[in-house]
Amino acid sequence: MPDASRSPRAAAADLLGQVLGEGRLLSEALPALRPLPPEARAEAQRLATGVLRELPRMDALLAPHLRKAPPLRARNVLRVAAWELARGGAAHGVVSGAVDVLAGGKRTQGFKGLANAVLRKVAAEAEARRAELPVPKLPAWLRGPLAEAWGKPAVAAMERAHLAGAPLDLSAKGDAAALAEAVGGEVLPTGSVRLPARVQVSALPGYDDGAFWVQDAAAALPVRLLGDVAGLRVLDLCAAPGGKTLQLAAAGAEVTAVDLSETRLGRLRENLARCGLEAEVVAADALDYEGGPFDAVLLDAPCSATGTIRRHPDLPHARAGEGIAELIAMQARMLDRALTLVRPGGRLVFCTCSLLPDEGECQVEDALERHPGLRVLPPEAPGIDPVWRSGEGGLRLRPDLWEARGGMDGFYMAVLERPVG
Ligand SMILES: C[S@@+](CC[C@H](N)C(=O)[O-])C[C@H]1O[C@@H](n2cnc3c(N)ncnc32)[C@H](O)[C@@H]1O
Repeated sequence: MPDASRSPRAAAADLLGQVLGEGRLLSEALPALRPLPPEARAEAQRLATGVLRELPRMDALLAPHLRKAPPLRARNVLRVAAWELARGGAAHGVVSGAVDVLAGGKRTQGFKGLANAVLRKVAAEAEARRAELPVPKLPAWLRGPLAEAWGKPAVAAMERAHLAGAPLDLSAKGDAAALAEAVGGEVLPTGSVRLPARVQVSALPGYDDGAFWVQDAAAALPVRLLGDVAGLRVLDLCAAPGGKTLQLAAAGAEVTAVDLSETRLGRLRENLARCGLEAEVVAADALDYEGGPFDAVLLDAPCSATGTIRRHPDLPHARAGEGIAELIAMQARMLDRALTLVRPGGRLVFCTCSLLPDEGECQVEDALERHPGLRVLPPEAPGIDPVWRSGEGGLRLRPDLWEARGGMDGFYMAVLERPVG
């Protein structure tokens, strides 16, 4: 009999325990699954991500059949099973799979009977009830500031986008239309190629030859705002894992990619090698790095990553807004530092994958006050909708934009020009 404690369901419950019990992000918890085969790891991640995206809905499916909530581990096994049942999973296999996982743990064995009874009832109604369940709300620490910035209807639209999840967007090394044809995708107005979410990336034609890389359509825009970079010396500050470095190198720029994390730079080097592209790769703190002056600098500063919740639904569960004030202060210091690395008259694109104005619009407003003569240039690139422009001259992207097309990540970006004098 297969060892249920090593099954994807058990591993998914482990991941949920880490996120919900210990406040860890999935990216921090996933390395512990390394002993599992790659398919089991991927399935565990799919199950845990699915549950986190719909956590209150899964609890609502289970609650009518539970007199009191079981301990976290058993609850997480039930949540995984409820999610599978709500997605049309065959009742017998899902229920016995969950019971086997519970049987495999000393502290969960006692919940086998309960799970069997509860999940059979959930199985009978889950698919039908799922459609009526409300869209999960963001936690108060994030909902409050977002409602203040964008209004409650916009936040509700973002929550719908978070529940819908994200399609798969690719950036082409060469011609986007040719890539779209080869992989059966659609070219978006901004030039990215979009496919449905559940496509196995490494099986797509052109993957091994480095014809494309995975990059959300919104994340591909900051580089496009730099226009033609062929032959320019460009600094990519906070570069790893390298989506923007690849774009710059593919467009013919002479790129220097700087990041603090050696581990993440390892992934950047792998991405460059797979795509047959080159860049100078430097492990350094952006605040200390000395080089240039560069014709252009791209600063993709570390941030709350609240724009990526469609793909990382663990974030609102694992975090409670801690550390954001420190990130905001660091972004301002990095922006000031980046301005010293661009030549007078050169351009700096500042961007963050955050939905919070404090990590976007306000950073640029404050930088304009600190640096007399600094200018915001109009954001220009194919496919930009004028309604995305923000008051101070940047671009505000949100997950609820392009709703009919499948949305986009939340992002902020602005093009700044360093004064000549
Ligand atoms: C938003 S991610 C960058 C994503 C990347 N630009 C891309 O497109 O693939 C932010 C990066 O900042 C890096 N980072 C954080 N603090 C840093 C610092 N003080 N100096 C340099 N890099 C830093 C992190 O390691 C992380 O890779």
